[in-house]
Amino acid sequence: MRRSGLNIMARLMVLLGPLVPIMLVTIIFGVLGFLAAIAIPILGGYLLLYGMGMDQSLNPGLITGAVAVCAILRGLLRYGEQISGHYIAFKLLAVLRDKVFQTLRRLAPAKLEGRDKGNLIAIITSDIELLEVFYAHTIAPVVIGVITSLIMTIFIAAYSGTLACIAAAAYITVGLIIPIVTSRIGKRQGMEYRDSFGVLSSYFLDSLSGLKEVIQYGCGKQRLSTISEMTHELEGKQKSLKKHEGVTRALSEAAVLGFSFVLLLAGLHLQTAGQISYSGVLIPTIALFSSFGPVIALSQLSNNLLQTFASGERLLRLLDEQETVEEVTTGSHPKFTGAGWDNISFAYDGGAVLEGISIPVTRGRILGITGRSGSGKSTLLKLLMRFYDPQTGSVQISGQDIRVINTAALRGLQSYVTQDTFLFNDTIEANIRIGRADASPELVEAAARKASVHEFIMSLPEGYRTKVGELGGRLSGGEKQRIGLARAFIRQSPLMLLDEPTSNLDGFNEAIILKALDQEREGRTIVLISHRESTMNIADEVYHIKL
Ligand SMILES: Nc1ncnc2c1ncn2[C@@H]1O[C@H](COP(=O)(O)OP(=O)(O)OP(=O)(O)O)[C@@H](O)[C@H]1O
Repeated sequence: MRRSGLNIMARLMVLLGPLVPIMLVTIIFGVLGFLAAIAIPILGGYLLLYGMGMDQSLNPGLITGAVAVCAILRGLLRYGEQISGHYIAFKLLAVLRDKVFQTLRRLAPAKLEGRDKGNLIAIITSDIELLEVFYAHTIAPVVIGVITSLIMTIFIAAYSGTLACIAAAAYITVGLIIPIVTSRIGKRQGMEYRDSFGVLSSYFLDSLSGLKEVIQYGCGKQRLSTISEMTHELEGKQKSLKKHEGVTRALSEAAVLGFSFVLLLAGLHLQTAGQISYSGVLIPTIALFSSFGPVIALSQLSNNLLQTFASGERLLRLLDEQETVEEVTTGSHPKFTGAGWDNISFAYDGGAVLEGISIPVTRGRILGITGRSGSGKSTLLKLLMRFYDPQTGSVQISGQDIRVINTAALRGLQSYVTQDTFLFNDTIEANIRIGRADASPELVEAAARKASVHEFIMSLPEGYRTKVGELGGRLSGGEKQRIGLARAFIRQSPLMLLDEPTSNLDGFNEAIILKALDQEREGRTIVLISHRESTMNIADEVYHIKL
């Protein structure tokens, strides 16, 4: 569902919250600043009237002094407006980033398992950045534009009601009608541009992640040509946005000249009819012509707004996204007495994966799960960790549906090892300690020994203190996997979930790890997925999933 510009704006405004007083300061500075700027040519007009001998009641010295004061005030007020406006904007960007990260925490892990990481990165980086336009260059200018135009209309009305009506029509046309009409036409373009940008980021990120495959299979040229095609398309979209921007600008400038001319003609007509004096023509004409600044700012803002609204919409869509699984912050903290899948059926968006599966997990035993690739083995573990909830049936731990168990308590009961372990750019020791933050160095070493990785770590330049990043990606799949196992061993959680934990290991290391697992079975329950018969041999019972 596409939101309206007003709706997006209202939602983004709500986020302003406690910064409203500072926004008021920005608006006051802005209005006074514009009035000081407009006053300069008007005062010039009065000097002209005095010079031409048409109004000798004026005091030229006072007027010249007032011009100087207005000029200085203009600078100071503009500075104050900019500084307070940008303070709000950057403060809010920090708040928004925080909100996005909180949302990602809420939506993870299901959201991060998906394929649109490039899109997420675009939202976190450029979309949020673009909202600066809204907070620093939209809200205050709109209010400043309205107030300044009102004051100027009242000022002109002091000379003539008719001229004031023309001025009001001019402000409304330039500041409201033109921006609304042109932004309606260009809104789709703004959205399309941001979307294409997201698609290109995703594709680019994908190509970088798969660089080895790209080189190995020689598809660099094809990837590059797709990237240039996408860039080309993006350029086209940007061009049409720019064209739109040009037309908007031309329209508003034509309107400014047109209305000033109409006001002048109307003024002359009224003067000929004897309804106003010569100063009644001159001062309102100068006043109108020099007071379009704030409303012109509004018509130009609509061009940036197209992209800003598109960014705002993408951000709000993410913030509003419903999590696949809601975190349980209250809930029970059971002691582990066993687990199981009870007549569960589960489908991802793409279609059914598991149907009517019931498998008990008995405490203190090793349950092996086999099945063809894609039959849903890893999905079973993800259901047990509550990355997703099954559509029917229930996943249970200690006889309770895991939907009623406190999520943090649930995580505390489990450890999880996959085929590819992610290592953070930190020391090896810190990477193992992720399993248990308060573990002593002795415990870290004991876990590494169990995972058959201690000797390898000791061969590194700084042993356990070696930074993973400094190894420049030289860790093999098997070494990483063993560090992942050490993490799981150190956690000492009652339920270990192992998804192909030996897939990258040679027979020797596999044997050491299986022995360690066998010794771990005391007080521990293990769910083990493997295609390897040698690994499966340690399972007490094996469940085979049929497709
Ligand atoms: N996040 C996801 N969104 C949509 N479909 C998914 C997702 N993750 C997995 N699938 C699909 O669900 C099915 C089961 O996947 P799963 O990873 O559980 O299989 P598996 O038995 O562990 O396979 P393998 O032995 O190859 O690891 C597959 O068809 C897979 O494409």
